[in-house]
Amino acid sequence: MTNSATIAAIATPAGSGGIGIIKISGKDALTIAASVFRKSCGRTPNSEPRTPNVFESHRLYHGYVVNPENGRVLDEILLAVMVAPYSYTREDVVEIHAHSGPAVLTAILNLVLKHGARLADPGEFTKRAYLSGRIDLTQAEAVIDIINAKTEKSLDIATAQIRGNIKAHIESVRDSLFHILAETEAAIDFPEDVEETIDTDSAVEVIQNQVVDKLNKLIKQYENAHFLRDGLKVLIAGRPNVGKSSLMNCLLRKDRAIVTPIPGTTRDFIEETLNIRGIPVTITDTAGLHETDDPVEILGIKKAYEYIEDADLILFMTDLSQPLTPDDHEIYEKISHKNFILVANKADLVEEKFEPDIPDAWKLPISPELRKPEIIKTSVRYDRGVDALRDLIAAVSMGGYDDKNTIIPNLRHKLALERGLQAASSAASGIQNGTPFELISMDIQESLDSLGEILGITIREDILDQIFSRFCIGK
Ligand SMILES: Nc1nc2c(c(=O)[nH]1)N(C=O)[C@@H](CNc1ccc(C(=O)N[C@@H](CCC(=O)O)C(=O)O)cc1)CN2
Ligand SMILES: Nc1nc2c(ncn2[C@@H]2O[C@H](COP(=O)(O)OP(=O)(O)OP(=O)(O)O)[C@@H](O)[C@H]2O)c(=O)[nH]1
Ligand SMILES: [Mg+2]
Repeated sequence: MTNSATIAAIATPAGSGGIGIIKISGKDALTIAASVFRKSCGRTPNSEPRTPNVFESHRLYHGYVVNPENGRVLDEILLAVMVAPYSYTREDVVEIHAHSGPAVLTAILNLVLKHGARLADPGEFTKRAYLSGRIDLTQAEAVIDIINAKTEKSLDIATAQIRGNIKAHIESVRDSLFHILAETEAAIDFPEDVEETIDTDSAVEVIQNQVVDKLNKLIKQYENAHFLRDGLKVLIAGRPNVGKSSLMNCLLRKDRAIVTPIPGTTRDFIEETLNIRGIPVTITDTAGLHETDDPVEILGIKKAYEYIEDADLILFMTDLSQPLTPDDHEIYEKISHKNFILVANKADLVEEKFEPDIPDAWKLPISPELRKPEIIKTSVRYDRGVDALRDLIAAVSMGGYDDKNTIIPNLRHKLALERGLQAASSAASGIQNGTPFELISMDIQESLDSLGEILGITIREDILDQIFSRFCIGK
């Protein structure tokens, strides 16, 4: 790390704001700061340059950024100094806290670059924090998740991850594997003492309890709850004119989609993100699904059916004021294999007590503990029943989620967990079947490597680049 370049970038978002920060990290950070910084001296920055020869770590200096070539003052600033290794990157870090505006920040950055820094790549500060060993890969990924988090729940997951919860779990599983590996290696080295070096029953038990079960649990938690980090894909489907676009607008609390009494109003997809009870949701309004000869509608309907496959939850909308039609039945056939909620709309047009004739298969199973209704009756036009629908969307999707468990692997983790699980299971059955210890040892090693990938212990350079390329510059 010590001989890598000194990097610099604007760390705050583009545009005007309160303050903007330029970050510098690397062995020349302090020298560069000394060249362009003048400590304040009364109100005249360039009369008497009082740049400290030695910056004290973790201090904030008030002063000016001055171009030493011509004495031009670029801005009045605060300078933060963090001397290695007590910094984000474990290198010398200097932050210039300036006024925020595109011109002033670019001018300061250019001056810093002229004095020997190079522009940082996206995510390069965090990559250095990872390469220096200050954080593992799951913690680096959590930095992006924090930046991208749109709801409080997503943020909770990311902050738990940055504090190392996934890291701790994976490390404990790996410890168990190392233990078994040591025993199998001993059994390989001293085949005559196998009885003494390895107790096969207890080895199988350890793999089952300490590895297989724990990995299965993490994979399940991904499946049950990854929507909390990646977003829940909700699709509104139904025949024309039942009120799909009206529902979309009502959930968004704004007039986003065009609503008219004319069936076939929505032709294309309308996708928006919103927060439903803390769940980040991507909601899609689609063209009304029905038999038609209209070529534009046919295209929209074809796309809607493709979208159904991709959705996590379907809001299947019908019109309470009319009997079910063949189109409704056709739609049911297309969505019945997915998670769906029946939303019976236009309740204002029928008596309060009206019981619609809806097939049982279209209803949600009653679950007393969640007090889930079987269907939702709405009058979207008058914003009735929509709040209950929000509750039901949350209840249905959070069904498998354990609230106390904020460990939610991402897709990359899950794929590595699956590989680790497979290798560990193969080791366990190998031990039971008397497979040679050489092969068992290879399985355990493979499991260790797959889990090590999650933490970034064993990982390919291209995967690292892929992860850090998701960052913005200055992070
Ligand atoms: N101004 C500023 N704010 C920021 C950051 C930053 O780099 N600069 N961060 C950037 O993401 C985040 C905070 N994360 C940080 C994590 C570790 C260290 C750090 O210096 N760690 C050292 C020393 C710890 C100590 O002295 O207590 C270490 O762990 O060795 C700094 C920031 C969010 N806010
Ligand atoms: N009475 C009543 N009318 C409603 C309700 N919801 C929507 N409507 C009306 O039904 C008509 C159709 O609404 P839209 O939201 O455009 O229906 P859609 O399902 O998106 O229709 P397409 O895009 O054509 O498939 C509009 O005139 C709405 O004002 C409701 O709860 N009650
Ligand atoms: Mg519509």
